Amino acid sequence: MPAARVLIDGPNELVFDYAIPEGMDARPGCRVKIPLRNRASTGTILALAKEQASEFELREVLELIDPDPLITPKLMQMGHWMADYYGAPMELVMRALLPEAVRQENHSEKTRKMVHLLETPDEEAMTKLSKRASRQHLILTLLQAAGGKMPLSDLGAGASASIKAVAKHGWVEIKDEPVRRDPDAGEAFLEDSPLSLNSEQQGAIEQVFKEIETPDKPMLLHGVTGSGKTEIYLQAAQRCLDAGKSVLVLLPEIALAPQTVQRFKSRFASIQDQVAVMHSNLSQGERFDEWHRIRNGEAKIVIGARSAVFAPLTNLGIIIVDEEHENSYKQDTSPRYHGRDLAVLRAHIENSAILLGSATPSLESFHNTETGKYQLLKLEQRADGQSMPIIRIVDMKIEGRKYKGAGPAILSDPLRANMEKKLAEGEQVILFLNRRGFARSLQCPACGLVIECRHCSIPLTYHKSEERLICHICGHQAITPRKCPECHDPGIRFQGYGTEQVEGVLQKVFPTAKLARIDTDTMRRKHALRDTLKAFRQRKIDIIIGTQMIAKGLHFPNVTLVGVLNADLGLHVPDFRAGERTFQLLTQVAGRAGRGELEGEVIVQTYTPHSPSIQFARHHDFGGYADQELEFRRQFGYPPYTHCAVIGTRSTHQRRAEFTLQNIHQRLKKDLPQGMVLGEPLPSPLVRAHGQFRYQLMLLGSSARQLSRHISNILNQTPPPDDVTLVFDMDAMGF
Ligand SMILES: Nc1ncnc2c1ncn2[C@@H]1O[C@H](COP(=O)(O)OP(=O)(O)OP(=O)(O)O)[C@@H](O)[C@H]1O
Ligand SMILES: [Zn+2]
Ligand SMILES: [Zn+2]
Repeated sequence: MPAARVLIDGPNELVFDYAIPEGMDARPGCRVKIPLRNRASTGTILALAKEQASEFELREVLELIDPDPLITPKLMQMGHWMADYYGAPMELVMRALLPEAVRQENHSEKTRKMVHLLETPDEEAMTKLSKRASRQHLILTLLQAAGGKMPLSDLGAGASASIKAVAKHGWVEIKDEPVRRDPDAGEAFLEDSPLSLNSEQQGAIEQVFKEIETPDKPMLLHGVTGSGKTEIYLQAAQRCLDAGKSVLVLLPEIALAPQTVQRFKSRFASIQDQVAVMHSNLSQGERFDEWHRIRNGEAKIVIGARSAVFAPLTNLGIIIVDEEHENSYKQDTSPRYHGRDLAVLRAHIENSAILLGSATPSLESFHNTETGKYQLLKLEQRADGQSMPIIRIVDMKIEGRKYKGAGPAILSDPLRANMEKKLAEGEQVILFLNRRGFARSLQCPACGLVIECRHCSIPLTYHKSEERLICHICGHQAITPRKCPECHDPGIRFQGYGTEQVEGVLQKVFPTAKLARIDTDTMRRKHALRDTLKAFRQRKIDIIIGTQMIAKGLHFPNVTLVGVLNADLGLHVPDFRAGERTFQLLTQVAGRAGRGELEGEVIVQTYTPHSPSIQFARHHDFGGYADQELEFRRQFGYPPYTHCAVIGTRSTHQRRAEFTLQNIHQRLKKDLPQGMVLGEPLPSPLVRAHGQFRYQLMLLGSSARQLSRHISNILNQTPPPDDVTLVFDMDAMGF
């Protein structure tokens, strides 16, 4: 008898095998009733086994809940590909394909009682009713006016006896009806209409239309910041809807892209019911409703973060991946998929067009345009003729000398002077610093001790408002010591500054300016980001100081100055993509300036003014940057010329993590296929996190398939000890 592996509903996510009774058409993705201990429970079939492992008898599936799998066959096909490519168990893949909110019965449809008018008594009866039973008369009149049905609750709490009476006459009937839990209920979106495109945009959209008609090759839209890529997305989406096709839009972190979501909602305000937005703030009930609205074809445009790549749309016309270079498209738990790469695969499976867009394309995608795998669409001008901002570099080594030993100020003289000027002219300023908190670390000048987290190998960050030291990896908190815990020197002091300290400095330097700080500490409240950005738009705020939360996608015409306080953060990390990331971040942040009538300026503070990522960003030269970086990658055999996989071990026992990885290394080495390069097993750059020691090794290979199969084979033959966790990250984006 065939068997089914079932993921049981409930908080524990148990997985058990059950026998499939004769004649039951059970398939993966179907939900089933099964016996669990001595009662019936529900679950989802993850996979089928042809032969039952017959050592002991399996209990049988009781009933098939869905005659057809909830997962479309095309998504199932993508699931099998993922399991193979990312070396992930099918069980985990199925969990990604079918969100928990959909699998678990208890979030099922929300309903409400509706009163339906079946027939209206004739005029004579109505007159009688109005005299004898005015309430009944009123109910019938209200129902008539409302077009024949109304929610029971709207008829008032006191009406129940009268409703019963009119129901008894057969005039009305009460029925349960599903209601949609609308995450945006109460929000109004003003409809806006398509812009007439400039000639560059026109050229791009024609190609996009062609692809929607007959999909051929993935498109990479490389458009400088402010070039109007979003308008292309909107008109492409419109074209699909007109052709009766559906649209999938992926954004990197949807909570951080309120403006982009807003623009889609405004453009499609007249068909609001057909737009579904999937983001992490949805309740399980809202998720359930949105998923079913997509599955049954009501929602035709889906906007969401990486997991929306599994949205069960059918008849896809186009998949749009905005900011395709963003790392947050990579899932950091198994299956460790890349949302953009799956989008390309899905478009292929569904025979739909695919459009990747960015002002700073990933070298992977850009390289694909050079080899002819993708086609390149370019927007080189800002949309309404604004010029690109002027970028000035301030060498903080030279600035520092002015202050003789006191260390350079957080705001260099040129930045401060420029801010004064802009504020005096009533313009707005954005300052960017990718580190939150007050001070990066606390160090003893006498013995050199840096206070570290006791669970992670990083310094604790000082947060002034909480008067605490906080770990940015695990959240561990500690009291701020007054003297060195090691040598008791009282001179222990703060090093490095974060956004909280900058805010304090700004208050002193610009006492009359209105400030807002945007980082994960200040933006905890739901809608905090949206509200702050709205206040900024209304010019109730003069200066924003923020982390990467403000780096992309924001459009504020009155911002004429962007300051990057420390461009070197992130440049000196052990990752071959460090330079690429710095280039992207600088270009994106700089792109927030001068997006209106007024010209924009950018001031970049750095200790390494000559590093290529800073110089090319300064000249808005993506092509130049890509050429030299690709040359470096080619010489060293790094992606995009190869695929890069990382294998990691994690354990609370340092030696066991290390030993397990050495063992795997030996086996990988033994019959290493041609063309693969195996790195040494080493401590991870972050050697300890959450109390776990971490070791890793890197493998490079020109064939992705071969690479992931070789690794999966070895890992399957080498199960780790119980206290060691294995991590296999195919196409790893971080180390
Ligand atoms: N054809 C057009 N005519 C006039 N204005 C336009 C046109 N296309 C776009 N715009 C406007 O130009 C501004 C910038 O466009 P948009 O935000 O779409 O650029 P983007 O390429 O997405 O930028 P970024 O990569 O920085 O997010 C917006 O205010 C948009 O409304
Ligand atoms: Zn000390
Ligand atoms: Zn920690």
